[in-house]
Amino acid sequence: MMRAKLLLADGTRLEGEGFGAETDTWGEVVFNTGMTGYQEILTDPSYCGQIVIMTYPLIGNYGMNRHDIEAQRPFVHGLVVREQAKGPSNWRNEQTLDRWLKEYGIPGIAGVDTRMLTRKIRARGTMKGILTTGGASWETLAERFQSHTLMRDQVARVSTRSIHASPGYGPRVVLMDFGAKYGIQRELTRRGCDVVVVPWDTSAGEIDQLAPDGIMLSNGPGNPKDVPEAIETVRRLVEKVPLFGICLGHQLFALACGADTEKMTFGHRGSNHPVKDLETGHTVITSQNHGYSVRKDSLKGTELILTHTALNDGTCEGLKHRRLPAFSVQYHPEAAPGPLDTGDLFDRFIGLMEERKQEQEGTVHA
Ligand SMILES: NC(=O)CC[C@H](N)C(=O)O
Repeated sequence: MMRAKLLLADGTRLEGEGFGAETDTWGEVVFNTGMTGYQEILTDPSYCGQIVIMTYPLIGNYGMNRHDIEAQRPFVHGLVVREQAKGPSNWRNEQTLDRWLKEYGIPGIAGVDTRMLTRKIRARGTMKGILTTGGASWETLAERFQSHTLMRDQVARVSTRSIHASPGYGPRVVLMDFGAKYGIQRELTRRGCDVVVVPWDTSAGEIDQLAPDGIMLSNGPGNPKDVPEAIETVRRLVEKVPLFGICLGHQLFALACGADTEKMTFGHRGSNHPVKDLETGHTVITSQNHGYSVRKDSLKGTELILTHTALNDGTCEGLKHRRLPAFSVQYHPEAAPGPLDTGDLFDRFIGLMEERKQEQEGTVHA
């Protein structure tokens, strides 16, 4: 049996059973409370640079398949579980979690007290960690720990390298890919949108030339302030066409409109986060994965209106522009994994694009 070690910034040392690839990794250690959806979580590019603890105690029980992926390959750095299911059973199962992780060079540790780890992170905040399945001693690990700094260029690592299209009969949406989950494109495409996916650093001028009816800002890893070029691009685009931002996209929209973001202690990661829609008074259950949030007190003096808040901690979960057809949410309406309570936001976006088209046509014919 392969042994594994996990060392955290606060000195916590845990030994367990290694699985996945035989290697070393480091990253920001975060936890996800989803009971299912580990395959979508592992392939969500927003986890680039992070080691994920799954709080649900049995992971891998329905195996892995070719369909439930949210990106072409995983960018997550490591996985921590209480128990790894070695004999998955499901009609869609194609291979074990262990084999899948090996294929992508990602190490995992099992048999550790994930509840204790989660409580620690809840109290002290997320922290740097280093994980090895390669047999390194604690001393070597501690040395390697010092030499690693947390990543800051994740968006450039995970974004598409070239423009590609998924044609449709509906409005043309330029999807700025900061590490987009497939789910976002899937939701747009199944509503007929003509989607053009562009790299994260595509300029406003280049995007203009694609004649978009709307701009979709995707989710993505890291601190939104690490991609100032994108904030500038959003600032220019928001004046021109309807815009919808999700997660990192929401944070970039807020920064572009003059608001501020901050790092949260341990963030929100899971499939059951209650959010209050301040306009309808309804509570929706949402899928989330974020470690930064828009500061509510920074909205003053901007043209942004707070539309959603998290019921657990009151943080900002949604915004809209006072004057322009632009809005954003911190949670994931595309779910994958998670509840589909808020998929209608994609319809709202399409509605804004159609309204604008009609207005423009009205002006032409008048
Ligand atoms: N899923 C996301 O887009 C996450 C946004 C950002 N990286 C955060 O952690 O807050």
